[in-house]
Amino acid sequence: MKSSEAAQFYFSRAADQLGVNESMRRRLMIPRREIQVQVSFETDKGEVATYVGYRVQHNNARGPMKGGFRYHPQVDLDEIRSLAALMTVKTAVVNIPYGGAKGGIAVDPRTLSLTEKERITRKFIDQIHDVIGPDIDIPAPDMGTDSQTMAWIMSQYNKYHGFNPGVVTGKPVEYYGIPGREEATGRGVGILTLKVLGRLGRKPQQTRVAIQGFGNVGSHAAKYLADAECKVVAISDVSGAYYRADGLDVLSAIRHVNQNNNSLAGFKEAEKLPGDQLLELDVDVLIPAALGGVIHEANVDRVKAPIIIEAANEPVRPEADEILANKGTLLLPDILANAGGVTVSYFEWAQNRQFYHWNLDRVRQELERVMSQAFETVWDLSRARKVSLRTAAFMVGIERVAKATALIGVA
Ligand SMILES: NC(=O)C1=CN([C@@H]2O[C@H](COP(=O)(O)OP(=O)(O)OC[C@H]3O[C@@H](n4cnc5c(N)ncnc54)[C@H](O)[C@@H]3O)[C@@H](O)[C@H]2O)C=CC1
Ligand SMILES: O=C(O)CCC(=O)C(=O)O
Repeated sequence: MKSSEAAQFYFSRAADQLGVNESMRRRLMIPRREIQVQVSFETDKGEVATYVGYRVQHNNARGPMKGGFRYHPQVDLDEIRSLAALMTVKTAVVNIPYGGAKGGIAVDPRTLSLTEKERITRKFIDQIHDVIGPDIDIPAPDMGTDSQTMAWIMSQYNKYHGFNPGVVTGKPVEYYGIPGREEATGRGVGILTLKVLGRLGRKPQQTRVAIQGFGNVGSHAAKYLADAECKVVAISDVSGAYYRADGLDVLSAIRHVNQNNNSLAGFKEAEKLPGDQLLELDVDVLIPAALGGVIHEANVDRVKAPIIIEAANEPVRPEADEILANKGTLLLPDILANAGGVTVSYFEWAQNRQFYHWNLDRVRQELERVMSQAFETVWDLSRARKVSLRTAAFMVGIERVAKATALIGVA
């Protein structure tokens, strides 16, 4: 099943439960616009390098389209299309006034110097500046991009359209960003992991957690859960997995990464395991926080964790999702689990438009409120309708988007 077919599969399952008619299904599934552009820039050696950039604008029934930019060699139109559709449902699940979009460039950012990353980003914005904007489509960080990338996007957009910080979120705090956006996705994952543990009557102190990916999302989720006294026994990144049965010192791992070119390589306070083994550890909670599709038909039988929190987008293939559901694994889906990032992006965007600031305490408090409310709604629906949390989350999101679409009519 292709990536976009996976999103369609979950969508159809929830639409069946809701009794959504065929005409509405087509309106909700077909993206509004798909953009593919050539991005050429001059490398540090003075050569011209050419890559492909994408932006898929999926749906704007509930507001401007919203979603991250990903820089990764595996980016392609099908993946971006699927991630854009997920954003439409995600923003509806947490009930913030947006539609969904996603974009990216098929490039390995580790092969670019800082100045090359700036040039490729500015060239990408040159190609798409007229189809994004604070009332149209608002990019944000995703894999391989960060607050610095967002600052370049704002600056390049402003060259064409005048000063407008609300065109992009996830910016540096010193440049119209908001305190707490960087930690927001991982923090939201942590908040909801504790909620799940609470519902199951499990104590954080007796919970062993493994986290795949130690970038923005994985490292902040690890910190939040370690602060809550969970035992984070395994973490990983592209360099491999690191395991300590008694629990790792997460702050020490973060320090190591900060001093080591963003890599866990050489982290000595843990036993090194082959990367994929992390997914198969005998832990209570598994948090995939890196790539999509990492739990699939071939390895799902070896996944032992009874609880999976999808911090990454689409980490579980639909075939594996079915098998996990049949063996009783509790899975908190991406469109709810990792919605903390877009939620704080919304706070940033709203404040950019008012030139008004919230402090970190207020951001954290509001994040917890929005995430908790979405969690309660999805959890209760899942119990009432005897469907998985994924199906319940899709039902909540699709119902809200369908309602807005019906109210708009055919404009
Ligand atoms: N940054 C954000 O606010 C949001 C991110 N997400 C999703 O979370 C996931 C991670 O995103 P970020 O943390 O922002 O990316 P990032 O680029 O900051 O970090 C990615 C991490 O994954 C690791 N990684 C890559 N391939 C791996 C592999 N094969 N095995 C183990 N680790 C591997 C990298 O080494 C790095 O530690 C993505 O799926 C993204 O779509 C979802 C919502 C918001
Ligand atoms: O913060 C945002 O607007 C987008 C975050 C994102 O790309 C995601 O939730 O997958």
